[in-house]
Amino acid sequence: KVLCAKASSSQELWQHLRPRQPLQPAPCGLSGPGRPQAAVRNLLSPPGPRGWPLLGSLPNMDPKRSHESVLELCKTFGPIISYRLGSQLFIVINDYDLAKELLDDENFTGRSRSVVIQRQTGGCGLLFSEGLLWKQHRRLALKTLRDFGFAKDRSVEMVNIQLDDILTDLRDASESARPLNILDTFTEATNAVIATLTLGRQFRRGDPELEFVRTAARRLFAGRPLQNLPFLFPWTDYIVRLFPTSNEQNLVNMEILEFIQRQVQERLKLMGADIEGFEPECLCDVYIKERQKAEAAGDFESFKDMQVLRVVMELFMAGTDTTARSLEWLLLYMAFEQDWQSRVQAELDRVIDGERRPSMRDRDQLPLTCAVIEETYRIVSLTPFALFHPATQEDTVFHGYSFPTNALIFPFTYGMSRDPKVWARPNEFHPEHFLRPDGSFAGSGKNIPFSMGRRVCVGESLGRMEVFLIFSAVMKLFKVCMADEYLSKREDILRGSLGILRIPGDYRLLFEAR
Ligand code: HEM
Repeated sequence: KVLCAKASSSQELWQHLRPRQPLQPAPCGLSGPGRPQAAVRNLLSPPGPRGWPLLGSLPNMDPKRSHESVLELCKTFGPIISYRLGSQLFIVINDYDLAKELLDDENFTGRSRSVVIQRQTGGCGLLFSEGLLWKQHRRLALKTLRDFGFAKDRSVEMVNIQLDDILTDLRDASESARPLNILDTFTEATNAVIATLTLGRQFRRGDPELEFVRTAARRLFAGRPLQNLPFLFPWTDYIVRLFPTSNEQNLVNMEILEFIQRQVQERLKLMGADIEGFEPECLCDVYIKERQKAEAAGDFESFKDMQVLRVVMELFMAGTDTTARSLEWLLLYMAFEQDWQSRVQAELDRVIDGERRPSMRDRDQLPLTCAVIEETYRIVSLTPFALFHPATQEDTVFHGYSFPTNALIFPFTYGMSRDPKVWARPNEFHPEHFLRPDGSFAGSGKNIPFSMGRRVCVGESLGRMEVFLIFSAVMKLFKVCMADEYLSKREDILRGSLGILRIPGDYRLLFEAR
C-alpha cells in the first residue's frame, strides 16, 4: 500500500479534537489558577498597551527582533501581559513560576488554530496538534526514539561518526587559514543523526537530497510578512492567497511532505510483503507497522497518510536546525569570550587524556564546560517565544485574568532568561550562573531553552547530547577566533535577528589546531 501526501481533509477529525463542552463551575465558585469557570467573561485581559485601531501593537514591534519589543512591554506591564497584533490577542507569561504552573496544566496544551497552520498541517502531526491525537503521537514518538537508542549508545555512536566529518572540515579550514561560516558543517551532522533515527538513512555530502533538505529548512524557517498576515487578520486570507509569494510556505511544506513520502515508499519497498514480521529500524518503520495494526482494527484515522507524513517530517525538520544553531552560537560566544574558551580547554586537557574524544560519562568531571553550554543556551534563548499554548477550554481564568481560547499564550523564554530576580548578570555572558561556589555544576535550574511541562521539547536529551559531544570535541582540538574584519561587529553578530529561531549576524570564524 502506498502512502499518499495529498492534503487530506481533516476537518472532521479537527472538530472532533476540539470539543466545545459546557464548562463546569469550579467548586464553591472559586477559580483556582488556570481552571476554567463559567461566568468569567467580564474578567479583564492581562495589562498591556492600548495599541492602534485595527493594527493593535503591530507598529510598535521590531519586525526582526520582536522578542526585544515584547521584553520592553513586560518591563512596563509586568509578568503577565497581553497585546493585540491585528485582531489576534497574544498573552505573554514572563515569570518562571507562573510559566511552570501554566505549562504543567493540561488546559494549556493547545496550539494555534490559525488558518495558516491549518492549511499546512490539516490539524495533523505532533508539533501543532492537540488533544487525544497529540497525546497518542507524542507518546509513540518518544517511545520509538528511546527504543532506537535516542540519547543513548546508538545516538552517541552516530554523533561520533559525524564528528569525523566535522573535525576533517575544521582541520582543512585550519590548514588553509580559511575563514568559515560553520553552520553548514553542523547542519550536515545533526541532520545525519535525526535522518538515521527517523528515516533509517543518511544524506551524504554532495547528495542533492541533502541540498534539498538544507534549502527547504531555510525556506521553512524564514518568516515572510505577507504569508503571516492572515495569522493576524484572518479576513485577509482570501486576498493574500492571490499573491504567488504568499504561497511559498505552503509550497515548501508540500515539497518536504513529498520528499518524506518518497522516503516512506523506500521503507515500504524494503519491508516487502511481511510488514508485520519486519524488525523496525527507524520511526518511519514503526509508523508503517502501527498504521497497519490500526487499520486491521478498523481505525483509519489515527495513522492516516497526512498524520504519518507530518509526524515523520516534523521530527526530521525539528531535529536539524535547532541543534546546529545551538552549536553555532556556542562557537560564536567562544570566539568573543577567549578567556572562557581557554578555561574550557584547560578543563578538557585535564580530564580527557591523549587522543580520546569526550564521552557522556565525562560530563560530571567537566563542570565548567557544562556551565558554558548552559549559559549559551540562556543568553541566546534560541526560541524566544517557545511555541504557543492556547487554552483548550473556554472561559479560562489564570491568576485573575481572562484567557480566552483564541488567545495565543506563550511562555516568554527570552524574557525569563533575562529576569534580574533570577540571574545575577542577566545581560552578560556569565557561566558562573551555573557554577556553585565550590566549582561544581549547579544544573540548569530556571533555564528553560527546551521549554518545560507537558509539551516540553521531545528532542531535549538528543539535542543536549549532540551539543555536549560536538562542542567538547571541537574545543579539545581547535582554538576558535573571529576573523579580523568581524571583530568590531560583536554587538551586531550576537544580537542577530529572529526568524523562527534566533539567528546570529553575518560572521566568519578562524580555526587553529591546538
Ligand atoms: C538545541 C536544540 C533544541 C531546542 C532549543 C528545542 C526547543 C524546543 C522548544 C522551545 C519547543 C517548544 C515546547 C513548547 O511547546 O513549550 C520544542 C518542541 C519540540 N521539539 Fe525541540 N528543540 C531542540 C531540538 C529538538 C530535536 C533534536 C528534536 C527532534 C528529535 C525536537 C523536536 C521537537 C518536537 C517534536 C516538539 C513539539 C513537542 C510537542 O508539541 O509536544 N527538538 N523544542
